[in-house]
Amino acid sequence: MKALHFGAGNIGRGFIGKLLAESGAELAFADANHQLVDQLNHAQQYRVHVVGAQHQIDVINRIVAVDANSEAVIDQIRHADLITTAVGPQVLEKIASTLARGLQLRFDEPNLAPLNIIACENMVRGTAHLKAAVLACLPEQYHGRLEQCVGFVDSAVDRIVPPAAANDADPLEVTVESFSEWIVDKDQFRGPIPQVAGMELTDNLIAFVERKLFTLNTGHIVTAYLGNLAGYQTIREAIADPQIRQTVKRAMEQSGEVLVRRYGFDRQLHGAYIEKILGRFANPYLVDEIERVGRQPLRKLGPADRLVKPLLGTLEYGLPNDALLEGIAAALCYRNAADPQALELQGWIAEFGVLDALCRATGLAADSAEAARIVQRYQALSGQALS
Ligand SMILES: NC(=O)c1ccc[n+]([C@@H]2O[C@H](COP(=O)([O-])OP(=O)(O)OC[C@H]3O[C@@H](n4cnc5c(N)ncnc54)[C@H](O)[C@@H]3O)[C@@H](O)[C@H]2O)c1
Ligand SMILES: O=P(O)(O)OC[C@@H](O)[C@@H](O)[C@H](O)[C@H](O)CO
Repeated sequence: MKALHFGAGNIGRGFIGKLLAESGAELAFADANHQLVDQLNHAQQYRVHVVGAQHQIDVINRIVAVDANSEAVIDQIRHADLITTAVGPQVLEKIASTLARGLQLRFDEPNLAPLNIIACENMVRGTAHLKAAVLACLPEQYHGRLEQCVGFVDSAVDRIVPPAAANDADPLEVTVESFSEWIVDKDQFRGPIPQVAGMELTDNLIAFVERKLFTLNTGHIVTAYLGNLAGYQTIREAIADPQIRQTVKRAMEQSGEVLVRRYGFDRQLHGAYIEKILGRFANPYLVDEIERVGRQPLRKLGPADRLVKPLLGTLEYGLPNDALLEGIAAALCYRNAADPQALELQGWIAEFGVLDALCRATGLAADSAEAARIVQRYQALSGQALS
């Protein structure tokens, strides 16, 4: 199997690329970072340090890398059996035009062999989003062929992979937690389903995507933003703070109750899932910076993302939501001069006021009770941060 993976970053090297290579795929990474591409090509292998109760080092070899904006990537698309991505939701639209160019040449050849594309991003139905972006770039006469030959397969991906600490001796090494989960929609493939050990199939993907994004990522972001306000640097430090832990747990429980109602999850098992996640945040072997988890606050405040979507669910079912509101208020307080979205958010607050900024970011109505409660908590939290 020929596999092409866009994004040789944390999750690309530490999870998806690793599984593909270990399953015997002929793997090429495509990345926009030239230095990383050169390093991968030079080494043709990298190390994954799996940390947890037991440590192990896995060596991933027989890999190549191509520049994501080169002709070489087009060539890879023409011949691939499986294409995966872990580039960040905001980058999917950028790679869509490259995919469309490669697919057009592939269909012209004609290479009508089945191809499956799986976006492994933290978003609901990321691959469907990528498909829409590819269709927008692909001339209409190829749309039929795309439907016939290309499976766009949605997925849920879970493994905490912080950026590796600067290691001059081995810049390609990544450190990952031992837990991992990659679940894909089995009904969206074209042709035989690729055999990838560790890729699980489901016919109920949306429930798994939401379970992961609106539990782990909801708890993660509340930990990050409350931790930032309290002056912590890492997720582990923040979750060790009993007050933060309590709010984080409550936010996950409030979001979880929506999931239980919506998807019929067993309440007790969901509680155990939350406890396990709290343990993962406290992993003593990982140094996960608040800055990574808190990145791009405008994306995270979006109406379909990990804070607001669960909040909307609590309104739909008439459930408590104070911890989710607290998380959103903490997000509005997030300051990081190195994060363009944090700067933009603070710029909105300075220019238009916090209520307006909140509504722009989240889509909440300015006259809603929730917006008023968030603004009230924002004022209290930002006051505490200044004192
Ligand atoms: N790190 C995690 O713990 C984790 C876990 C689950 C899901 N995810 C998701 O995986 C995705 C990637 O996250 P990450 O932590 O690996 O980020 P990352 O920044 O480490 O990796 C992203 C990679 O994409 C590359 N890239 C950027 N623009 C590109 C382009 N146009 N073409 C090709 N490559 C490009 C970057 O150079 C980088 O190497 C995100 O959607 C994230 O939400 C991350
Ligand atoms: O990748 P983001 O920016 O959407 O979210 C940051 C973290 O919450 C995320 O990367 C988690 O570590 C990951 O989702 C764990 O599976």
